[in-house]
This record gives sequence, structure tokens and C-alpha cells, in this order.
Amino acid sequence: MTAPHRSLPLGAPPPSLVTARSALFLDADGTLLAFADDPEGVTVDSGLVPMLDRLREQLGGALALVSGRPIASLDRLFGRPAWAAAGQHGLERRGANGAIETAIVDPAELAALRDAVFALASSLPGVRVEDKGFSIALHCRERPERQTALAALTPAVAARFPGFEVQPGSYVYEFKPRGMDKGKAVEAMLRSEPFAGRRPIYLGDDFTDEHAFVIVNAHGGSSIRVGTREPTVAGFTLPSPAGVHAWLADVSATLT
Ligand SMILES: O=P(O)(O)OC[C@H]1O[C@H](O[C@H]2O[C@H](CO)[C@@H](O)[C@H](O)[C@H]2O)[C@H](O)[C@@H](O)[C@@H]1O
Repeated sequence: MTAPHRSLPLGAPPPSLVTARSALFLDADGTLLAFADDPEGVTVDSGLVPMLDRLREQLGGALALVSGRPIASLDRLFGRPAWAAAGQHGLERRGANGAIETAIVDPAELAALRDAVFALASSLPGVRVEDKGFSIALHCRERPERQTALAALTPAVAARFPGFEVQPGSYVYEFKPRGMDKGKAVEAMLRSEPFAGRRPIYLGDDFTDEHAFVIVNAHGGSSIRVGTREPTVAGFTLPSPAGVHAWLADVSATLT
């Protein structure tokens, strides 16, 4: 993935970027949610869900969460099983009409991979395993010094399982089936109602969100990187989840 030449630092997006004809795609961790050591320990700010409900209504339902988390985890956090969502980087997708699509994964290969990933984790004390169903993540936010070992060892494990690949993220290395990423997930959603024909806007913070930025840019939309991670193909930036909440509140006020 190549970042375009940029001579100026990225600026903040104007709230008027989002119109009633936009489709809004929102990453969860690091974008809507501040990071926590334990993936189960994140909190959803009071006021966030009602604000997203309002925005979703203002956009005719064209608002979706796009996350590395399973959809079940998003539903536990946000309590909104009616929202469109892409979970596990698009391996599972829920349309605005509630229809669910899931990837087909070889159960025998997945079971063998799971054993190998747990064995690797047990050799690296302090590394946390998150078994998400189709994908398995090894977390090292609490033990950042484990990052070097994970970066070196996870590709060798993945190489034994041709259907899988390693997706690095923020203090995490995820084993996931090949062939799906957040860009493909957004592309699929843009083919369905009520997203089709709308101008996509995508907010995300991580490497995994760059796939979506590429697709959104190619569709004439806008990509917004949260934080300072570089390089990026995003066109705008916001500093933090708190900055995202404030910006979304301004967007909602602009749309009324
Ligand atoms: O695509 P996202 O919604 O950003 O999800 C990416 C991963 O987020 C979670 O991990 C990240 O957040 C955790 C909680 O703050 C943090 O402990 C971890 O270091 C981060 O990588 C989630 O646990 C993963 O399953 C997602 O893939």
C-alpha cells in the first residue's frame, strides 16, 4: 500500500464533509473507543450510542461499524443489533436489513491453527489470547516488549496454515482467514442498501483501516485517520476518540 505524496500535514475534516447523502463507516477500538489493556475492559462513553443512533437516522440508516472485533462483541458493547456492521475485518457482515453473511472457513485448519496459536502464546507469558471464532488475536499491550517476538514468530506459524495470514494491528497480531479485509468489507456494503450510491466517509486509526481508506478514496469519499500513525492514505485526521466524538456531534448538529 503506497501513501500519496503529501507536502502538508493532514488537517481536521470540516463537519460539512458529511451530508444527508453520505454513508458513514466507523472503526471501533482506537476510533470510537479509547484503548484498554483488556479487550473486554473497554468502556463506551455515555452519550456515544444515542449520538450514533441520531446520526444513523439522519443518514437514512447508512451508518456501519467496521471492526476487527466479532459482531457479537460489538453488540455487547454498543447494544445495537440493528446497526449494520462488519466484524472480524469483514469475515462476518450484517446488512442494514439485518441479514448476516459469514465467511466459509475450513474447520479442521482453524482447529489446528488454534492449537498452534495457543502453544505460541504459552511460550510468551503475558501475551493475551483473544479467540474470536474465525480469527485469533495475540495481544501485547500490557507487555509491549513481547512485540518483537510476536512480529518474528507469528508469520512462521501462519505459514503452516495456507488459508490464514497474520494481520498486525495496535499491539496485536491476528491470525485471520485470507481474502477479506476492511476495504473489501466496505466495498461489499457500498453495493447494498442504504449505502449504495452514497459518498463514503470512513474513520479509523489502525493499519487495518488503511485497506478501507484506499477503497473509500477510490469511491470519491473521504478517509479520516484517528491519531498519528504513519504512513496513511487518509485525507484528514482527528486526534483521538474524544476528538471523534466531538466531531461526530458537530456533524450531527450540521445535519439538522
Ligand atoms: O478494528 P477495530 O474495531 O479497531 O478492532 C481492532 C482490534 O481491537 C481490539 O484490540 C485493540 O483494542 C483493545 C482494547 O482497547 C486493546 O487491548 C488492543 O491492544 C488493541 O489491539 C480487539 O480486541 C481486537 O479483536 C480487534 O481486532
